[in-house]
Amino acid sequence: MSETGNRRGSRAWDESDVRIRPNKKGTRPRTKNRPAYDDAVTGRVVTVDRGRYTTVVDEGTPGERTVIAARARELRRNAVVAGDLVALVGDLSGGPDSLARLVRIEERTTVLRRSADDTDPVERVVVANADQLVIVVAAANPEPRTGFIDRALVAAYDAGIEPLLCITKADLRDPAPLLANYEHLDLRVIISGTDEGTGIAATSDDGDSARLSSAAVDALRDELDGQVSVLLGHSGVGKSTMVNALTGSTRATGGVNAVTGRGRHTSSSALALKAADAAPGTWIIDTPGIRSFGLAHVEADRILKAFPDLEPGTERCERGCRHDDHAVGCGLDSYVGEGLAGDSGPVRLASLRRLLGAGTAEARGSSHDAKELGHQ
Ligand SMILES: Nc1nc2c(ncn2[C@@H]2O[C@H](COP(=O)(O)OP(=O)(O)OP(=O)(O)O)[C@@H](O)[C@H]2O)c(=O)[nH]1
Ligand SMILES: [Zn+2]
Repeated sequence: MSETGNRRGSRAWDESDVRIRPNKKGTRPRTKNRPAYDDAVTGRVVTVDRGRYTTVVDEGTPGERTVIAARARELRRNAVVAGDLVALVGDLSGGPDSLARLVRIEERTTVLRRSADDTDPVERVVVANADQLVIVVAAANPEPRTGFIDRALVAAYDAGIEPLLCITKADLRDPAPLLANYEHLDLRVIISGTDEGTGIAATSDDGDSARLSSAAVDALRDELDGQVSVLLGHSGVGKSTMVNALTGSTRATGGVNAVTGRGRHTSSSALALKAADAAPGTWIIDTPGIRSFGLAHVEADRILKAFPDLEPGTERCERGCRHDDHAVGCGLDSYVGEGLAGDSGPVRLASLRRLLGAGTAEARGSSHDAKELGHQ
């Protein structure tokens, strides 16, 4: 601060200007509870496997490297997930057999949660700091399910993550009827399919090849540029084919090795991949282990934010109205009925109720619905 800055009158600063904040919680000084680790560097967690955290440090510089780390004892109880930014100390060389110490998890901008299910009774954070959720569904084979899309949208809105709908296999069936369900949502959509002529040859993790429309791959690449994106979709929709087209490699043989320094990614935890020639900060996070999202505590208010044309109608509702299919006397019915939300009002309300219903299905304990969102 300059000599003239921030002075009261002509009085110079002295110790009495310094406020000491009472430390209500701890009896020991804060620095002892939480070492500052001034020499720590920041790493981005790309995957987690049996207590080892694969991170990338000095991202986007010539010194970019993979550093494997273990959690410091004081972080034992804190989950560290793909996408986390963490502070690392110790051996940061990234050399073979080197092991750094992960001493702090930086504040997360977003968290994507997975709900409890049969295989795991605890709700867990699966991905941190994602900017967008790419919901991948096939136009056909496997059949698209609006229930899956609706639930993923709820999860994205709830987490404050931008959704993006990617329809694959448009060569097999016109996706227009499916998209008609969403035309009133302010939702970005990318339509992909094969193009035998000028398509980009891409191989799935199972070794199948397809020539994906280069326009679609380019459009998706533009949307992903500079962002951390989570890809979510049922098995067989063409996720790995698309990821391999974007990353310019087959993960099973090369892509993962480049990032993790290990063999094929076998654990079920999320894995962050870099797109080839992408802007710094571009990451694609694949989520093989996510079977369902934690939608149990989704607040209706949050979903309503995506329906500004309907939201004023909720002023007619009783306090605590959930505005869903089961709500009695919901003001949205009369609001839309009187035409106040325009011609699209009824379709929009149906959309909203689908989303709200998706949010409550799990709260009602429907494990069938919970699984529908899954990978398998
Ligand atoms: N017709 C058509 N087939 C495609 C398209 N994209 C991928 N496929 C094929 O669909 C099949 C499944 O693709 P994958 O990429 O393995 O699907 P996935 O979502 O990664 O599935 P898992 O690896 O099981 O999670 C493969 O045979 C692909 O070649 C497409 O746009 N059109
Ligand atoms: Zn209502």
